[in-house]
Amino acid sequence: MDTIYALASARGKAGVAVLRLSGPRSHEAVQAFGVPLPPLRHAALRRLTWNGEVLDEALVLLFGAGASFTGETSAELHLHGSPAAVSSVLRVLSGLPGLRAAEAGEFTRRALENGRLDLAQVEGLADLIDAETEAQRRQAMRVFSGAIGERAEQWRADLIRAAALLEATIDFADEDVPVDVTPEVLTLIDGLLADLRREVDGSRIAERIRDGFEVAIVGAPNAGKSTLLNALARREAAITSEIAGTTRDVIEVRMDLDGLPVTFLDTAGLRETSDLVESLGIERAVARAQAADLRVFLLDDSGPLPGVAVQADDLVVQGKADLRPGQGLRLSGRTGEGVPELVAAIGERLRWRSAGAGSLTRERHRLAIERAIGAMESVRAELLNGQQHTELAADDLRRAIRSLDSLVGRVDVESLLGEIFASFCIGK
Ligand SMILES: Nc1nc2c(c(=O)[nH]1)N(C=O)[C@@H](CNc1ccc(C(=O)N[C@@H](CCC(=O)O)C(=O)O)cc1)CN2
Ligand SMILES: Nc1nc2c(ncn2[C@@H]2O[C@H](COP(=O)(O)OP(=O)(O)OP(=O)(O)O)[C@@H](O)[C@H]2O)c(=O)[nH]1
Ligand SMILES: [K+]
Repeated sequence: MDTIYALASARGKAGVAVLRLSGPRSHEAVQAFGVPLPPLRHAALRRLTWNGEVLDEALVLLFGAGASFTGETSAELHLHGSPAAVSSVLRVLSGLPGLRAAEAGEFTRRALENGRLDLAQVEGLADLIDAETEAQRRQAMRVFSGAIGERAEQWRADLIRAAALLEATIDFADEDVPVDVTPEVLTLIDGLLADLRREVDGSRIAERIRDGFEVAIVGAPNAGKSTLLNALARREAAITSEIAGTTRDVIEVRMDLDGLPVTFLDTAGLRETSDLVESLGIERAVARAQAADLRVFLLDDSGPLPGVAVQADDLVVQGKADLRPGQGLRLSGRTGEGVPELVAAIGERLRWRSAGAGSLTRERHRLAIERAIGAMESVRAELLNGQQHTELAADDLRRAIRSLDSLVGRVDVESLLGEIFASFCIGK
């Protein structure tokens, strides 16, 4: 097994930089800097020296095999966060025998291979590192803590019990088995199907929390959409002008809206037009607005808007409130009046939806559950079709178990690893 090393903290100037090593030679690599090794798990200050020159004064921290993040013998060097100091130490490490630079996610991959994390926990860890808002952090932390594995373990136990009942029937098929296990198996399956369908519903919202909710600002040309976007973003994210048809492409601004990840979309003003580029922009605006999680219709004096239907929960607001009196939801992107109320209304709607989030956070999880549901529906049909289908049903039950097992990586998932680890940083 190679010993791997990488900068674990972000690149660039910083107060402190953490360099991480994992693998059998990580302690001797530290020793190569001419320092006595501190006892395991006790940080000690050491002068890292190479060819008689002090490279940096660092904190050294050693972990023993079986008691580290990766499960391997490992070490950390807490250097000054100087790009030059980091480079000088990395240069020495790269020349030591048995050492090589780590690939993206390789420390976590070793933790997975050593059974310290399951596959879903690895995904949770990736999401934790990517989390930008409180809702994302909370959700990622739940997955990282093993919530999916716990659920899967319960479902698995039910399926194993159902499979054992069916297999007992098959084994004793030649004898006269007095009990019909079908009702008990059906009860198990039906309870589980209800559970899994709930999970699928909850996963759609969890996926939204992971990726961010999209909120489209829709309205006629010159209604003030870009001005509103800039007020929300508190910066000049979009060009505004008195010329109708200014915005053509969809402009996206990611925000932390009260802990929820939201991407606001500023779209082309909706109108009939003979300008080719503008009409392409309007096509895009309509498609993105319709697919968004929520729409804010910004009204001005013009009539009904072509193209985008108002869906339940959407917000309809009167713009340019500084110019005209009125009631109801009104705002001015120019003065900022009414903008906090809009933000609150959006937050309320998205928070309400977020409450339905389940423990499954990725499409991969949802597809695994959907496969398990499909297999279990076959089991149901086969059992209701009579005893001669018991073997088929037992096969389908095993298929359902395998699908659930793929959630945590209990079955062979080598093919998934590349994709999952591709999103990791080097040093994680
Ligand atoms: N400096 C530093 N900070 C860090 C990490 C790290 O690797 N280094 N982490 C990296 O992600 C996270 C902490 N995760 C860790 C997970 C397990 C062990 C560990 O040594 N586990 C042993 C002993 C557990 C114990 O002391 O109770 C074990 O599980 O056997 C260390 C860090 C966040 N902060
Ligand atoms: N008085 C007032 N003027 C505004 C307000 N919002 C925007 N405007 C003005 O209205 C004009 C159009 O604003 P934009 O933000 O470019 O409008 P838009 O809806 O993005 O326009 P298109 O991209 O052309 O569809 C500009 O001259 C803005 O300064 C507002 O709240 N009050
Ligand atoms: K405009």
